[in-house]
Amino acid sequence: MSCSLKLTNISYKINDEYLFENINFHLKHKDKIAIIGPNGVGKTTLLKIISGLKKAESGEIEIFHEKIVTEKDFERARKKIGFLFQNPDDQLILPNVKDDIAFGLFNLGFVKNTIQQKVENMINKLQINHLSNKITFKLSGGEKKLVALAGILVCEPDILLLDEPSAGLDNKSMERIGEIIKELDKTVLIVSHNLEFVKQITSKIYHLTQSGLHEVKNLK
Ligand SMILES: Nc1ncnc2c1ncn2[C@@H]1O[C@H](COP(=O)(O)OP(=O)(O)OP(=O)(O)O)[C@@H](O)[C@H]1O
Repeated sequence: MSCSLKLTNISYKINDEYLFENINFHLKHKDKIAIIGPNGVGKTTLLKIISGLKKAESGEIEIFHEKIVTEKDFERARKKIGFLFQNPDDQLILPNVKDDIAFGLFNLGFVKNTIQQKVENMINKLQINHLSNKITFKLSGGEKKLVALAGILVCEPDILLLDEPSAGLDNKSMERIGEIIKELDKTVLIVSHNLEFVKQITSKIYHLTQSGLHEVKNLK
């Protein structure tokens, strides 16, 4: 089986108490799944563990069939992962919107002309032309979310970890983003409180509890 991401018995503790225990799941190539659950249950923590920003208490992570153990392994794996943070203020770095969207491409070593072309294409795709010459830090919450998402998508990562991608978006933006994510030929893991939104996009939805991930069945 072609597997993009596999978690085996992942557990995480805060102050000697388990936040969650024995998380097991795998994402096949180009699978799109969602994780839902109440505030504070550990959804963001799980995404951070997958991307190496937090360390699990125990368990095993495999990305594209490679065991990810050391910081070096995570560094390599992170090049294949695009992580949209819950709070776009944690993601946006540069004061100009276009420069911010281009930042990841610069880091990946693309040449200037290619970067400009890719950034323009992404701005058109997300229909955020009206934001492209604005000051990043003065944007509204929803606008920041769109710009942060543009900066992730433009790098075309193999695995997308999207933490609350629809939060703060108006219906029109939410619909557009939903369609874009749905059309992506990538592996996508979405954390969300918006069940209606993820139902349109994902093939499976899991509920995170302290005792693990449980598939939500009979979604209509
Ligand atoms: N650095 C930290 N130190 C101590 N506790 C933390 C830290 N970061 C997160 N937590 C705690 O871990 C728990 C899980 O947080 P997390 O952000 O993963 O939850 P979540 O399921 O994503 O919640 P939400 O739906 O509200 O975004 C929370 O109780 C939070 O207070």
